[in-house]
Amino acid sequence: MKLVSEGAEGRIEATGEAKARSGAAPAKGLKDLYLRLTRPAHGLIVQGMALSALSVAFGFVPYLVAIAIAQKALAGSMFDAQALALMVGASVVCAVASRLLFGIGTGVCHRADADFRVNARHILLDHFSRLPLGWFSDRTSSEAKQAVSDDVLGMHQSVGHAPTDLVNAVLTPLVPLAYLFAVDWRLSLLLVGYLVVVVAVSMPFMMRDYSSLSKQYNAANVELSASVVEMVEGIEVVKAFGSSKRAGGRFRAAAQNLADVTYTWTKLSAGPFSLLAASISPGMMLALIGLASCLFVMNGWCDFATCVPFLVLGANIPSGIMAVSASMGFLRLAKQNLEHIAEVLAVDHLPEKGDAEDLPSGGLDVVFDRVSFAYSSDSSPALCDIDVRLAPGTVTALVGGSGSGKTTFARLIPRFWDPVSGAVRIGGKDLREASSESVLSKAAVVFQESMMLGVSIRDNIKLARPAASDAEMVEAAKAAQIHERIMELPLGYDTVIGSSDGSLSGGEAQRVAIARALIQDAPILVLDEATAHADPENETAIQEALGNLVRGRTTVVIAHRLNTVIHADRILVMESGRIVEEGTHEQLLEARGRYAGLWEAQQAGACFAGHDGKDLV
Ligand SMILES: Nc1ncnc2c1ncn2[C@@H]1O[C@H](COP(=O)(O)OP(=O)(O)OP(=O)(O)O)[C@@H](O)[C@H]1O
Repeated sequence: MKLVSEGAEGRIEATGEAKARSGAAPAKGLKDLYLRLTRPAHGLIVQGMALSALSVAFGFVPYLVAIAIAQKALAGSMFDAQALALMVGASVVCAVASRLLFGIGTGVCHRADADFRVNARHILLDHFSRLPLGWFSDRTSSEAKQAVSDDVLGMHQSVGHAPTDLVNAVLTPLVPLAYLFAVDWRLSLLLVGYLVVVVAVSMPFMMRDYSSLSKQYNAANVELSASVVEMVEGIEVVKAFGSSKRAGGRFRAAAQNLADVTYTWTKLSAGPFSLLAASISPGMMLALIGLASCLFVMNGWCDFATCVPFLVLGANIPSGIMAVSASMGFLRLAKQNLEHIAEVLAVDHLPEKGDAEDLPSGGLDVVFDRVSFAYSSDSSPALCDIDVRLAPGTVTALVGGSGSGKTTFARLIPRFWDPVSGAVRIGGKDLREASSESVLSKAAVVFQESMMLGVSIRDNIKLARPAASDAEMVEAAKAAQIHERIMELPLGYDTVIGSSDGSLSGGEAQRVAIARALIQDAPILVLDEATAHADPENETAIQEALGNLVRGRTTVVIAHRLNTVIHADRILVMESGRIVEEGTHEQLLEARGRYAGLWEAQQAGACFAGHDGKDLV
């Protein structure tokens, strides 16, 4: 059983609001995408930035007061007590206000971050809801999880902190510099010139090997994640085969490699970084400004009172450079998250016409009209020129060797993908012309892995038709041979799947999935090796449940064990993406072709294994 958790934001569904928010145009670039994802938060981000700017302005006041007092003292006088008290009081209030405003600005940006997350997740989930279902059936489903969860969280710095931090980092040196230029442009120019030279000299050293090191760092991170996933997902196999040391070895090597790369990077950048930090530290700045002031005063280029603002303000001016460089590191990581979101959003939707109609009601046939399909433009076709009609209410079994195309055939029916050529028609309508909602409501699928949401059994069964009554639900559960087992659970139908009381075996979950398909009451049914993993006890119950489910529906069954489908109305034998034989079990045995060969081989195997050969249909 696969448990799909369903948190408040975890349900994959497209709301009208999400559609409206996401907009139709694809993002042109990362900047556009960032603006689109943060759109509902723009107002708050601007407010946060304005508060940060105000914080800088307020934070500047105490310096102005200190400069005024120092200059007055140098001139041999002093403000009267009242004025002095007022100035000092204003300094204290402004210093406190500055910190408060910055804090409030950061808080506002965190609120913006919450809005951004909701919007980004709506956009992603809306996008997912329109992607081909086939996209989710392989490794890409973990990409979906990464985008919705990790990448959105990873962008926290870019929304929750960067706007206020960057405004602060830029204005903290700019405001005093503007003031200093007004005081004495020559000293100011010297100050700025020094900073430019220091940054220009140290930057190339700091950025040396940056791109190759960051590639190595990313690759080491990916390898570490892969080894963790391998160890966690394959833990049963790994332990059963006593190879936990080997699997642990890959993890240890990956962890060591990441540590080595991190150390190398730190070692290479530590020197230039420390040099830059020392060159622009407050102590160094004070010493250099003191020296320059002495030179200027001794040469008569200005008086000492003019130098006072430089001595008071100059030491802190470069602090913005360090703040910007720290912020940039976080922003680079956020950019990687944004790039991954962009990749996911770049996956094409299944086209759906604005005037797409619903499929007709009643018993429906399924027609493959010269259908060919390939998973990508450079892979060989998984289906070639399939031309077949499945009559309403009949059971068709797909058999054939591994990789012959059975799953691909079955999954084109609920439109997991569109054919490359030809058409799949249900009730005479090309699926590309039909609304995706009606296709999914008319074609129910029971997979070998039953997807269960982390909600009550009741909600799991009613998932396909939430309006179904409890009586209908119980009837479906009884037909699916699972009612009695559910009633044994302490909370019955209210038991939450995955909770301590709600753990179901694979076979039991399979029967809940069958009850769900019964509730859906779709005229078309796809059974994807539905008994593949059932134990003997469950298999009988599942077969009985499936017998109730297929009755009267146009059914396609993928079967590996031929003895489960001997009563199918028609058996299609597939090989290399083509239908190579078709007929009933008896007809195919008489024809003595591939099916007969497969049958004989399986019978010999079943006798050997003592298998009793139960019918699925
Ligand atoms: N998601 C995918 N991406 C790329 N190729 C795929 C994908 N799924 C299947 N294929 C390829 O398409 C071909 C048909 O595969 P398909 O799964 O339909 O066969 P199958 O008969 O169901 O096999 P099995 O019995 O082993 O499940 C194979 O060559 C397979 O490697």
